[in-house]
Amino acid sequence: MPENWPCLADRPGVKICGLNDDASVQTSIEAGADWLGFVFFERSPRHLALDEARRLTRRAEALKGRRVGLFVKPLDDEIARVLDVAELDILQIYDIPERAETLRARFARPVWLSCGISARDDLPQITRLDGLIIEARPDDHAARPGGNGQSFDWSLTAGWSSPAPWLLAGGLSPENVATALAASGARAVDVSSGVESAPGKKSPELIRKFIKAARGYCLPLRN
Ligand SMILES: O=C(O)c1ccccc1N[C@@H]1O[C@H](COP(=O)(O)O)[C@@H](O)[C@H]1O
Repeated sequence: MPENWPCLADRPGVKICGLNDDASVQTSIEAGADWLGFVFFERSPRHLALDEARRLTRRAEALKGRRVGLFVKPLDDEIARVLDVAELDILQIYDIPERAETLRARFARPVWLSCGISARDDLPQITRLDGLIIEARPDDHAARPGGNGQSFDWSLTAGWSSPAPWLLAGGLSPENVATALAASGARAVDVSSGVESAPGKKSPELIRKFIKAARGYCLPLRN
């Protein structure tokens, strides 16, 4: 099993993304999240200022090795500024695949690439990636490339032989996560909007419900 993917053997992995307050960090840890996501994209309602990033990532020490920083087409300097203060173990990027390799070399951390899809042909086949996040291709007018609560036809990934470990994302919620795992063949999920009571406002109750619902799904044995 690759490093930072401790959970994929026998139960679904869960990443809670867009954490921006103490209660949601604490609840995610206590409820058993595998990865915690922190957003560094100014146009997101989950965007973290540097001082908050420092405090919250330290608070998440229990998940050392699995604290994920999310960046959209980041410049190297932008990531460097964040890493100067925040404790992040993995970088999640929205960018071209080649950037993943460059950033991994520069920052000595695994880099996960987010990919928006709307057809099976959009599924990436690039090797040498540390991880992939597969979600809906955003609408042309979307303000963000992700975090829009938008799902896609989960059957598009069924039977897919991914070149790297991957998480399913986009429009997941406590109500649909078990169905999504079954339909997509994913072994790990990533959620943001679906565990919020309003954009950017995480709900501890929904975080607990989401993790419980995902863990209630019994993964099929690996081939
Ligand atoms: O969460 C955000 O605000 C965000 C901003 C910019 C890019 C991605 C973002 N979130 C990621 O998008 C997917 C799907 O999220 P949702 O559950 O549909 O809201 C997930 O990987 C988030 O980490």
